Amino acid sequence: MIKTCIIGASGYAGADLANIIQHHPEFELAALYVSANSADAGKLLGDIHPKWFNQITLPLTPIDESNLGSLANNFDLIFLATPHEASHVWMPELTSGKAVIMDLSGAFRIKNKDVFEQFYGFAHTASDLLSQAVYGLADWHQEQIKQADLVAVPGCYPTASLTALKPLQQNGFLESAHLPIINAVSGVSGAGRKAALGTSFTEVSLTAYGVLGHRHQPEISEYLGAPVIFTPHLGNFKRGILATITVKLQDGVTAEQISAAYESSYTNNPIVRLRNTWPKIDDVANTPFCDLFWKFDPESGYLVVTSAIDNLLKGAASQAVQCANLRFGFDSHLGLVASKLQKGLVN
Ligand SMILES: NC(=O)C1=CN([C@@H]2O[C@H](COP(=O)(O)OP(=O)(O)OC[C@H]3O[C@@H](n4cnc5c(N)ncnc54)[C@H](OP(=O)(O)O)[C@@H]3O)[C@@H](O)[C@H]2O)C=CC1
Ligand SMILES: CC(=O)N[C@@H](CCC(=O)OP(=O)(O)O)C(=O)O
Repeated sequence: MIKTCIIGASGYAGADLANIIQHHPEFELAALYVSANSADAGKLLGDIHPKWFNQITLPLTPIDESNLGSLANNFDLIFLATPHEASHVWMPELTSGKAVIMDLSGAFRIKNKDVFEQFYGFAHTASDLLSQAVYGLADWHQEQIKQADLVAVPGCYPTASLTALKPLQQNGFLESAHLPIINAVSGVSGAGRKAALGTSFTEVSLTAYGVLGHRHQPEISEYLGAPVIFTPHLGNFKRGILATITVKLQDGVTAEQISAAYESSYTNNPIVRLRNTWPKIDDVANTPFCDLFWKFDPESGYLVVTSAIDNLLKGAASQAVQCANLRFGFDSHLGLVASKLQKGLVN
């Protein structure tokens, strides 16, 4: 078994990750960590997330920030489900031993250091690690992920957006004079577990936020290879993302070519489901899937494609497990779906 720990395990993404790892046939859930002064230190994960009461009984251990190197040598695999700043500061030590690191934060996703000051509010100080990190878009970067010792697991909106757009971009269908327009709605769990006024029950009502300035815009553009307009929205539901994306295609592209592009990208992939109706959030919530459906207007050359994911699973925890599976030589979907033919979350 591959000895695994999760740092940031009390949070939403970390807890979902613990559930997947606990049921995984090859990864052993050996320890769970929270910050040194965590209010949840010493509690059992199943006590603070009672969905897993008596199911996940490991305690949440406060991390010893002065001895991170010991984690790097004690574990084969470390998942970081921590704030960007914590991942950034801890990474040099966590990468100093044998452990392979899957970082769910945004601290190592972007290659251009300047982006961090502008979009993340801190200056990046780990240039070498930034250049070594592999972007863990699991359905597209398999070969790089298999070799990586540090994987930067993509953000939730970029996962939904890139899964929809990459087949079009790879086939040269996108018309560069018109930017892809991405409108996406996320459930409130996207903002994490910490209490905040803007995400409290009585305050949340469907609204745009981060307009023309969200940190996922440079992430999507970098890995699409083209600028985009990205507008996130906060919705009054718990989990899931629905992204509706409008693109102008090159003259002459046909509906048949579009279908062929999506099918050749995802036909043998049990995680990305090419749907025959418009996906709903409820179809993917609590699953590791990304569901896609599109419609093309040959008159105007515009395509509308919808992408639906669970922000905490395909947008965070289950994609991190896809990356870990690839890195350790397993099928990408191991421990996530029962088989290539039977599509359902193993829970
Ligand atoms: N929520 C989502 O949809 C997605 C989240 N992500 C990323 O995954 C990471 C985790 O997100 P999420 O689970 O939502 O966040 P939460 O706020 O729910 O959880 C954060 C976790 O990190 C711990 N933590 C907080 N501050 C520190 C610190 N200074 N040092 C160490 N640990 C700390 C928290 O525990 P405690 O304070 O008790 O120590 C908690 O376990 C973030 O980087 C986020 O950006 C990525 C994709 C999607
Ligand atoms: C609803 C909501 O607040 N969502 C988060 C996205 C969470 C996520 O994917 O992202 P990172 O790992 O990049 O933080 C946001 O917009 O900041």
